[in-house]
Amino acid sequence: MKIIIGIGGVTNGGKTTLTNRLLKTLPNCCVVHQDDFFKKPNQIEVGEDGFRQWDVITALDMEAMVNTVKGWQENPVKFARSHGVSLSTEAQKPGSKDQEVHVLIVEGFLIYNYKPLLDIYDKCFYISIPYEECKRRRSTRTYTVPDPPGLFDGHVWPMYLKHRKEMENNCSNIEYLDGLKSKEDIFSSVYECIQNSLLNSL
Ligand SMILES: Nc1ncnc2c1ncn2[C@@H]1O[C@H](COP(=O)(O)OP(=O)(O)O)[C@@H](O)[C@H]1O
Ligand SMILES: NC(=O)c1ccc[n+]([C@@H]2O[C@H](COP(=O)(O)O)[C@@H](O)[C@H]2O)c1
Repeated sequence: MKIIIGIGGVTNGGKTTLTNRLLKTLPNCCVVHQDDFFKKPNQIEVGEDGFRQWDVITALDMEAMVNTVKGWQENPVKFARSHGVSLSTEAQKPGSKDQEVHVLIVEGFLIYNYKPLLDIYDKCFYISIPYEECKRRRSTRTYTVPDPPGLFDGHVWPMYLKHRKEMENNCSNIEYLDGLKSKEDIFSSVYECIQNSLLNSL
């Protein structure tokens, strides 16, 4: 059995933190990080506001991301091996792929804003934090291209609000998580929810 879990959310909401914890806990679990599909800086459009437009879907090679997900769907064992993910003893046996549980986590800030990805998720989560906390956490983070002054208020947060509205209009089955809760609490509630889904689909 294969299940795909979406971990979406605002920048610095705690998506990677939660994902890494799930990866350590769930069986035969692989991940696709949307951040790995950012285009090169010179391919990122500069807006009328003077900022490079990082927080829009066209800043990402979404076709490549979808193809990566398809690669996992076609052969999760091969995918796990080629990404250095260790498999359970059972999952390594030839012909075991129908009985074993294989999990893929798709993590990123715009994973519910790209139509071809919308139907792939078995379970959708979304982490939010308020403006002040988001701005604070973001100010401590250094991306491959560091934020120029004013990027958060001028581009990042307005784009977040726009995409969030778009997502709320397009997706009805998302579990919203409060990113101000402790890392442990967030992990426990998501883990419990996934366990229930797995039990229901066995
Ligand atoms: N529940 C939490 N409470 C407090 N800080 C958190 C929590 N989850 C993540 N963080 C911190 O917030 C920052 C961004 O977390 P990260 O998981 O990288 O976010 P994202 O992947 O959503 O951008 C990191 O410094 C991380 O330690
Ligand atoms: N990974 C990169 O190459 C890169 C470069 C510039 C900005 N970013 C930022 O990454 C953010 C999304 O990633 P997080 O959700 O992990 O914060 C966006 O808000 C974007 O502004 C990423």
